[in-house]
Amino acid sequence: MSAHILAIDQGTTSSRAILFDAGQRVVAVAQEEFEQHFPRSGWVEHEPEDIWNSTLAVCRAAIARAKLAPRDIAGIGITNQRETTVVWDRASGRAIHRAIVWQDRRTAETCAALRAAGHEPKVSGRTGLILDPYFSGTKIAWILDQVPGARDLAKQGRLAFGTVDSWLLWRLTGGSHATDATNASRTLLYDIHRGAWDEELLDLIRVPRSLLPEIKDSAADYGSTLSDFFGAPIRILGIAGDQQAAVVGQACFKPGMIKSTYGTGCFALLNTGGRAVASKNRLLTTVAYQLNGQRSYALEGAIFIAGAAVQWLRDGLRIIANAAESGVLAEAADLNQEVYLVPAFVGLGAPYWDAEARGALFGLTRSTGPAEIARAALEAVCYQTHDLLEAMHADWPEAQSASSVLRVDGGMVASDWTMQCLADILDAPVDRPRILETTALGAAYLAGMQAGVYPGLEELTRNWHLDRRFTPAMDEGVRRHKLAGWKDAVARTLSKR
Ligand SMILES: Nc1ncnc2c1ncn2[C@@H]1O[C@H](COP(=O)(O)OP(=O)(O)O)[C@@H](O)[C@H]1O
Ligand SMILES: O=P(O)(O)OC[C@H](O)CO
Repeated sequence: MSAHILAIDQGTTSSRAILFDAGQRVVAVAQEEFEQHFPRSGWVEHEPEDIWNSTLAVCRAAIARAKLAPRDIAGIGITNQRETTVVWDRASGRAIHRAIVWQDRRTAETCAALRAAGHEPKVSGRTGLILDPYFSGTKIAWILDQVPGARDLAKQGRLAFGTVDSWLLWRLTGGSHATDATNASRTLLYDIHRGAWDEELLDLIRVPRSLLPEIKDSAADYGSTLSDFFGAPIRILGIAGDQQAAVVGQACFKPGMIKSTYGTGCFALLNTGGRAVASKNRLLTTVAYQLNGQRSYALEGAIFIAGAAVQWLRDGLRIIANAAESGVLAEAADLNQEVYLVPAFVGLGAPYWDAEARGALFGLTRSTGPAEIARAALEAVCYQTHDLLEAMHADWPEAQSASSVLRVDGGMVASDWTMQCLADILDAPVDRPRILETTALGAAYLAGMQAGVYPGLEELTRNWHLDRRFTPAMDEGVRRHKLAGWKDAVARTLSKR
């Protein structure tokens, strides 16, 4: 048996499978996009069978590409888009509704009612989250309320809930129903301090206990795949939500280390070690990973629109032909024009949490053109990261000294222009690693450690290599002026002023 690890990275827009060898090097990759469903304004759904079929297809393709047999693969690690909610019938294994995606805002009113009834302090105190439709709990209740007969079936114990990791695990193993602590910590139903489902929150959000999966460590024995899928069983040995897996893949194991991932959205996580730090600035407290029963925590800032703003330049405004052109245009922008884009296309995430806000452009003149708008879109990602880090430093003053460097990954960090802008706006170095597949790498690390074919965290830290460091070069006066302009633009965009 050779020591390859198969990482499944099931993301918002595509499913990917990446095979790593014993030295944690990528040997094969396969990727498949699947359809996004937008049945109403603010609603986003995935077909659970699409998630499953695309995942199975990419796993098979990656194994075939690497010319490996199942016995060559010591384990599978699963990492996934978080919060996205699937409810299925235990007997048939079929979902009873489409998956409700993390971006979906349909339960905004339910969350507002819970907030108005004064429940937020208790919910936040236990889960580390805020009452926002982003998280799974109210999405589960919505499915149970809206699908005819679902509440009765749930009472009879005939339904199962899972985030995407659990859904895939159930299908791969033919009926194991489990999740890991990082995914559980995104449901609004899990007490991050006790490490258990919370009966009182289950009652409050109206989710029967019988639906929920068992919660395990992020590196654990989750069962084996059915032989039919790959010709022989392969053990599933790791699970983590994609942003937490990136923390592991970026080797941010020490308290104070921060990683920020720039894909569709942007998610910055600050490792706070064994301490679950409660945010006073509307950040989330979340489980970074759980190993050997020990939870490490993170403060998280979630921005819903990062690379998605670049997609809007391409597909909405049609001012660029591909994502890379955004940097070229931004470089050519007139520096005298102070144009700000607040990309609140689906409301604003941390630290504002304004579900009703919508995007706005400020500072337009007759000479504003595509270059200035492209520049504003890329700068907005940097300003928003600044807001998150400012909140993190306020919540956890140790971070000020400890986290002087930001480790970045995700599709958007290919843009040198954006990364330099980020370093300038943060007034801090930005480190881009050589391996940008950090999410998949993190899942592989978890499974590889559990399989005993990869070393422990300390040794894996040495596997992190710098591709390029971006160092700040902006005049402090200019930086402060630009940040003041951004704060003003956000204030004018918020729905409740
Ligand atoms: N050179 C680039 N400059 C700016 N944005 C880019 C560049 N390359 C990719 N992107 C953006 O990165 C995003 C894709 O990143 P990825 O990590 O694959 O996202 P996800 O996992 O959320 O689907 C897209 O939104 C795309 O617009
Ligand atoms: O699938 P991604 O990479 O856009 O990540 C989605 C996040 O997990 C949502 O919380």
